[in-house]
Amino acid sequence: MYNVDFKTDRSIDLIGIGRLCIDLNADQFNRPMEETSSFTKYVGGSPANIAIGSARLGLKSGFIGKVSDDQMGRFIVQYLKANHIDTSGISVDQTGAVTGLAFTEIKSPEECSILMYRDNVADLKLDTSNVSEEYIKNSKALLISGTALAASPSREAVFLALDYARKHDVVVIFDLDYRPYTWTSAQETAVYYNLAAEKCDVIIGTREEFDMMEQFESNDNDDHRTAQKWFSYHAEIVVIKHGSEGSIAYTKDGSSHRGGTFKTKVLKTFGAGDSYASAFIYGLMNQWEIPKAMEYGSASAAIVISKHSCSDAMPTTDEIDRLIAEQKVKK
Ligand SMILES: Nc1ncnc2c1ncn2[C@@H]1O[C@H](COP(=O)(O)OP(=O)(O)O)[C@@H](O)[C@H]1O
Ligand SMILES: O=C(O)C[C@@H](O)[C@H](O)C(=O)COP(=O)(O)O
Repeated sequence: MYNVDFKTDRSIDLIGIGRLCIDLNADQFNRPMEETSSFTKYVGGSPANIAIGSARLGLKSGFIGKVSDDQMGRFIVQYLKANHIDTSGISVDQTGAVTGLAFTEIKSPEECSILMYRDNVADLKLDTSNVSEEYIKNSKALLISGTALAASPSREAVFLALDYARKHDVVVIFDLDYRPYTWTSAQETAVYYNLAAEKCDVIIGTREEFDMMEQFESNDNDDHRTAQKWFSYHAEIVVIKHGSEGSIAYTKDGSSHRGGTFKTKVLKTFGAGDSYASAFIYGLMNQWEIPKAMEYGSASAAIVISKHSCSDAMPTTDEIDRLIAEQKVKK
């Protein structure tokens, strides 16, 4: 069994920190964005999606982030509130920054891409004065996402949140969430990702994301070696995702578990990772064994990739339980 200790005397289960954005998902499928004429607006941003997903499953979620002082920022906060997420840790930018936009292109179920508009975005303006030690102290877990490390002052805000979390025995979960266009160089990215990962209890990422972090080492895409590296720091669980091939989770006690996938009618591929993470974290917080938490993650992902949005499509426990009951996971 893994050794991740969620303190029970805390009023919030999970606090996400970082990106609160807007997804504009193409209404016309199977065509390039040049030929797309309309988009539907949803709340987006990987840590926001994960917080929403975990709240749908019944966790008490909160968020530390910064939104623009305009209609988009207010839309995000209203949506989070409507989804029972505590927004007291969200501040409003006063410098004229804007909300980041992610336009999604669905050329085919296998060929999806995201075009991000992220100049002068409010989420990266989060600063250390916006991070409350008291708020973090009252939480069982803190979820960080790599994109918030891409620039100052958000980078320092995340490192401060990490320090508070360590100081108060708050479990730190790192979803790597590597978005190259937010960073200036691959070397800078790897250095900051590695510094943050050293402090985390649970690390979740795709093989490609771990490869980016290992660019100064020669690891040859070896999942086992990746996990061992993080066990020599603070990690107790390392999950490496392999898209439609499933995932593998390692625990510090030397065990590994392969996670399969569920059959689904894929509409688009984005959102898989965020829905997987929210349901996997839900499983951990319920003290489930790793294979059961992974099965929940995979089922949640199968549901979200069959739907149009990421955040709004996050399933309830009933929807996930139904899918698991209908299907045996494919390994
Ligand atoms: N085509 C697919 N069919 C079924 N499940 C999928 C598919 N693609 C991804 N998943 C599920 O979602 C999880 C995360 O997907 P992945 O693409 O690796 O993450 P990300 O979205 O972060 O790149 C996988 O481990 C798997 O369980
Ligand atoms: O993270 C973003 O800013 C965009 C997301 O809201 C988007 O929908 C997405 O890319 C989800 O990412 P994934 O779960 O890693 O596929």
